[in-house]
Amino acid sequence: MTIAITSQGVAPPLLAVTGLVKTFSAGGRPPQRLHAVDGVDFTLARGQALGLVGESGCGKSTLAAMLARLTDPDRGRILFDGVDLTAVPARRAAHAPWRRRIQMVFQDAGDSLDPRLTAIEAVARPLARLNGLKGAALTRAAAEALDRVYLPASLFGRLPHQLSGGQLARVGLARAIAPGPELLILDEPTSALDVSIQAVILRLIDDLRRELGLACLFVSHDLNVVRMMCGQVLVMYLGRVVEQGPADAVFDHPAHPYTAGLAAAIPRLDGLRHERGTPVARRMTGEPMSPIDPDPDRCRFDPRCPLAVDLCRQRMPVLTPQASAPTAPDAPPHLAACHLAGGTGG
Ligand SMILES: Nc1ncnc2c1ncn2[C@@H]1O[C@H](COP(=O)(O)OP(=O)(O)OP(=O)(O)O)[C@@H](O)[C@H]1O
Repeated sequence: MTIAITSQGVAPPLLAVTGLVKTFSAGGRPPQRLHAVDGVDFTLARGQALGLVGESGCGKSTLAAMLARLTDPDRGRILFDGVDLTAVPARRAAHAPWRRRIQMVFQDAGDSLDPRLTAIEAVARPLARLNGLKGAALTRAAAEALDRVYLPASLFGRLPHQLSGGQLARVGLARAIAPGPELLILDEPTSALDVSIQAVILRLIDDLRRELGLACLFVSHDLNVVRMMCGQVLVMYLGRVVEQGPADAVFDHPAHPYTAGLAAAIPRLDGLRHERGTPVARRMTGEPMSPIDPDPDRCRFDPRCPLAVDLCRQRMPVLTPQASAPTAPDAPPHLAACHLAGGTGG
């Protein structure tokens, strides 16, 4: 387990995930399994933001859903502030003592809010259940949360269909922060919004994170958004973490050819493309491996990798420390799972 070293000394991480696995039935005879998340380990310190990136289908939402305890892993452990969350099955997690401390923000607030509840009722409902508030204290706490996300009081009594996308996103955020969480899991929180509103909501999320000292797990397709919002990043490919570490190190000095391809595709303000990743990205054209019962001894990226050698078909690479550019002393290590990446050997 990676321990975060802070200026106060060695602090245990808020979240420590080890060996998380989730498979789904893929039918067939003999029965086959789709490996959505396949042995994921990482830690997240209090107040830090971790971005989870990768192409569609790589397992980001499944991982987020396990962390939010909406679904059970097949194997692995999720330690939150030293408590094993997997000890309580997902179907009973709504009543677990830690429920208030981990909240989720969904992709489309309009879909995730009850159409029959007004904005203030939507915020008050979980507050009553999780924090035991009632009457005037409940109304006051819900109104405070809506104030915090700058929803005008004149809109508190509106139903979801009477609110704009941006206003709905604010209600979704208020609902998540109202119970006083320490960990916020955000699954593509702005991808359903217009670009102009996206920037405003992202800034609001970042301000809330800093003011409330929240740890955030931020799932996004958009690498620019992750780079802006998160100090650390986890890159997933077909259920496995292929690279992780400080966002600047991972995006500026990608060690895995898959990350290099993703980073090359990030549009830059100066109109140039990342020199480093471009050749690999151009050649990342093969068919992806199937997630159904993949070969456990073969690198998952091998069929699309322009650099692959025989070893990639014989042994699954594991995450290894990389000699990237120097980062802050308390930054997490930069790791990549590639036989060809220039690890430090440490
Ligand atoms: N309930 C389910 N039953 C069967 N397969 C599933 C289920 N949920 C997810 N999967 C499969 O698991 C894999 C990972 O899906 P997941 O939604 O976690 O990926 P993702 O990276 O979040 O994708 P996206 O960015 O498109 O949301 C995919 O192959 C998906 O089809």
